[in-house]
Amino acid sequence: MPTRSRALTAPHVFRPAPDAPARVVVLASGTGSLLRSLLAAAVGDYPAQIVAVGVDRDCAATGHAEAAGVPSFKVALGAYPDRAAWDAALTESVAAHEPDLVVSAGFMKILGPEFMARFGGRIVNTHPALLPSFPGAHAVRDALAYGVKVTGSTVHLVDEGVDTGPVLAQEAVVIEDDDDEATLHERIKTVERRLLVEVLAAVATRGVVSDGRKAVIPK
Ligand SMILES: Nc1nc2c(c(=O)[nH]1)N[C@@H](CN(C=O)c1ccc(C(=O)N[C@@H](CCC(=O)O)C(=O)O)cc1)CN2
Ligand SMILES: NCC(=O)N[C@@H]1O[C@H](COP(=O)([O-])[O-])[C@@H](O)[C@H]1O
Repeated sequence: MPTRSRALTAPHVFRPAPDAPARVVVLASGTGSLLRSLLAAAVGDYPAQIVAVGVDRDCAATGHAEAAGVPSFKVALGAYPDRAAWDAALTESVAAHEPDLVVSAGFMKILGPEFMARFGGRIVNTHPALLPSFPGAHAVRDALAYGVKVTGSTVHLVDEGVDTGPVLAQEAVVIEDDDDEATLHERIKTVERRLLVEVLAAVATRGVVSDGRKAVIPK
């Protein structure tokens, strides 16, 4: 009887420091409303501190960082000879802020192998669909086009694939008959702005253990 093979990759374990808020770099590419929610939450005794914001293009997210007094940096793909050079530059720009965790909040670039080698197991992403349904850069449009009646929000750890990392939390959002991409996406974002703040606080407080398809935030 063949034995079930277990994932060959060793488990990733992130254990937060007990006596200080987790240092977090947030990556964004657009409006930055999820970033704004994180910046608003990360005050007082919230267990994470946003130490920097990184973007891949000129976008409103940079203005939210500035308004909150948080440093920001831009690493644009077009400024580098190839994707590997961009990956290396983004990795160094993020590493310069010595993060415990990285949060992708509407960051519209696939993180490359050098970034994953440096931060794998401690990168959290929010996706506007119930993965594994509708991965990729156009999840809301794709869900509407397919005609599903329910979609939602997924918060997951990032791995080398596209939206294939282990799931940390999900919440459903019903699609209304008169929804278009903008109205549906805004309703999903309303869920994301709360869920991402909650999951980040949980990971920053209790850590996370991921092994293949499974990720667990210890009780
Ligand atoms: N290694 C990974 N990196 C990232 C992931 C991931 O799961 N693994 N998630 C994304 C966020 N995301 C979905 O949640 C996502 C963003 C962008 C794309 C994509 O196809 N991007 C294209 C370019 C699109 C553009 O520039 O407008 C690309 O990178 O070539 C897919 C999924 C964050 N990073
Ligand atoms: N596949 C990645 C993706 O679609 N990410 C999505 O970009 C939006 C950013 O909103 P914001 O710019 O208002 O924060 C969010 O809905 C996030 O899930």
